[in-house]
Amino acid sequence: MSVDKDHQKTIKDSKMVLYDLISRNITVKKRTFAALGCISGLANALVLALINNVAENIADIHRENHILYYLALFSLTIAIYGLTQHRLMTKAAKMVEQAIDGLRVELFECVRHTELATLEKIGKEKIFTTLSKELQTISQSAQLFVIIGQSISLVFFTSMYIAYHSFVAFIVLAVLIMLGGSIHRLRADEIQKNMQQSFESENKLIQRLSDLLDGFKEVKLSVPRADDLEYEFAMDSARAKRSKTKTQTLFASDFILSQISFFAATGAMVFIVPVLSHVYTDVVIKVTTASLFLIGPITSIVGGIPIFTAASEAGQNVLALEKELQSEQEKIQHTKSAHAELATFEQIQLSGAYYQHNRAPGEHAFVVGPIDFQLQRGKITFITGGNGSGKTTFIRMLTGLYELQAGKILLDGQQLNETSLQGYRSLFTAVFSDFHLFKQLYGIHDTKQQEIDEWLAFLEMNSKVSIVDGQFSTVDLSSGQRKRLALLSTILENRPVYIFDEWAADQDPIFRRKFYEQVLPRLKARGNTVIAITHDDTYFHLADAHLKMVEGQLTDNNDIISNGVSS
Ligand SMILES: Nc1ncnc2c1ncn2[C@@H]1O[C@H](COP(=O)(O)OP(=O)(O)OP(=O)(O)O)[C@@H](O)[C@H]1O
Repeated sequence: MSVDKDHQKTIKDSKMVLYDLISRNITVKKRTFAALGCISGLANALVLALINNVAENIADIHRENHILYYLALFSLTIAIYGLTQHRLMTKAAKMVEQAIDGLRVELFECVRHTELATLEKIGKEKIFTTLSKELQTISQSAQLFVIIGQSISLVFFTSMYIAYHSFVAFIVLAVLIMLGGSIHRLRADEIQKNMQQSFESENKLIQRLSDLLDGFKEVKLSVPRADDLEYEFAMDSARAKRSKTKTQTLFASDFILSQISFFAATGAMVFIVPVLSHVYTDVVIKVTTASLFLIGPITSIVGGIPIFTAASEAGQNVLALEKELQSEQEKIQHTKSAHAELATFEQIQLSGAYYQHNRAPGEHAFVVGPIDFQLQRGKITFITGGNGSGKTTFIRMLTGLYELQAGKILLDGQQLNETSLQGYRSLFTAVFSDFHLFKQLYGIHDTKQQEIDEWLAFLEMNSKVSIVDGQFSTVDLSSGQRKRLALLSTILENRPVYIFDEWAADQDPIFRRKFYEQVLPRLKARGNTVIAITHDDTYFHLADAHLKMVEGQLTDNNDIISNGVSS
């Protein structure tokens, strides 16, 4: 296929994207839409024909007392137009919103089922922009589809009316319309490129905004940081402005060119058509009026192109994100079909487990493994190690959050596969060092109020928080208190294995002691298994096993402890 054909295909594909997205979850009743569009366009063209006819024969109509008959016909035509147009618009809005509802949930589901590594690669901002702004852009274009469709139908019927009166006038009009259309097509590529650039700039803007909002305190404290951040934001904003202005300028010149072609077409009716063919004055008046009547629909079509193009671009971005997320599609099917939770296990074994992080070009890739490791039910394991030694990566490998690139996980001797992975993950509950505290206790049902109250009191949070209708009454608390609530959520989940990533780091000494000396033993007594990443050497003696991570390699640290040397 030639480059030019490829290019034409890309443009066509980008226009079809919206239709594909909309028709994916719902049946688009093409015939109903086409029929309603035709009736509405025809009724609109009939208004023109009636006016022309009455104006031409006004004296005869008055003499024969037919004015009321024409008035009734005129009113009927307008009523038909109004009703069909209203039906078309409400149907289109309903259809597009229904399609977006489906897409929104589908994308949410894709994100939910995607792997952590894929999510880290795509980035939060892109997902956020696509799920909010891009879907909204498509939604806003709903009425436009109808207006453009109906305008095309009106242009068609009016052209037929012109062709009926003068074929030459029709040909002149068709040539000028096609000329205007091809000018727009020539610029489609440039417009598309600029729109993609503004999408990327807007993603960056969201990233800077998150930096400002998430790091508000740090920004407030440092003027140079705030200045730099503002400078970068202004740069990205200027880039977005440039690509948006370029796009708008292209659209504006398209619009002006279309108006000029339109005026040229109307002028051609009086200057060129009479030269090319023998037409009577009344025909010239009719075709000129008809071509003037086209200004409305042609303006709607040309004016609607920017919104339609933006919606098509948004559709492309939705599809692109979906494709990135759906590289995991097969796994989604597996996870959907096998989400049964596992209630217990005897032994988890990692054999030759290996994971290498993605690396930026020219940078050294961090590797964890190969690791051989055994986790026995009901034991408390501590893991220590320096910053960046690979502890978190190892935990993600162990919990199935990172897919092993080599080696295997054996659950009670059975090797994990994609079908058993989700069940395996459900063995774990965790408070990560970058934990998120959910205000609503998603997925935690059937817990007795007495048990909740007892744990709240045990965690010394009963005077601050209560749980009402499955939600914490407040999460506006200190960071140590928020961590206690995250701990409470995991306790209420009651999963076989507990992961704590430096949980006690921001607790006061008294509660830190309570965590190691009471919480962990209580979990152990309940039959739970605990893995804690910790640097609290005072409590190392409480662990059944103590491992140390060094440069991505896991070693047994029990010998070091027994020799009285802490890590
Ligand atoms: N998302 C990521 N993408 C690429 N590389 C990463 C990513 N996360 C971590 N790494 C690399 O893996 C190394 C180990 O990170 P990891 O978070 O596992 O260490 P850690 O022992 O938990 O550190 P800390 O005690 O500081 O939390 C890091 O030095 C970094 O180079």
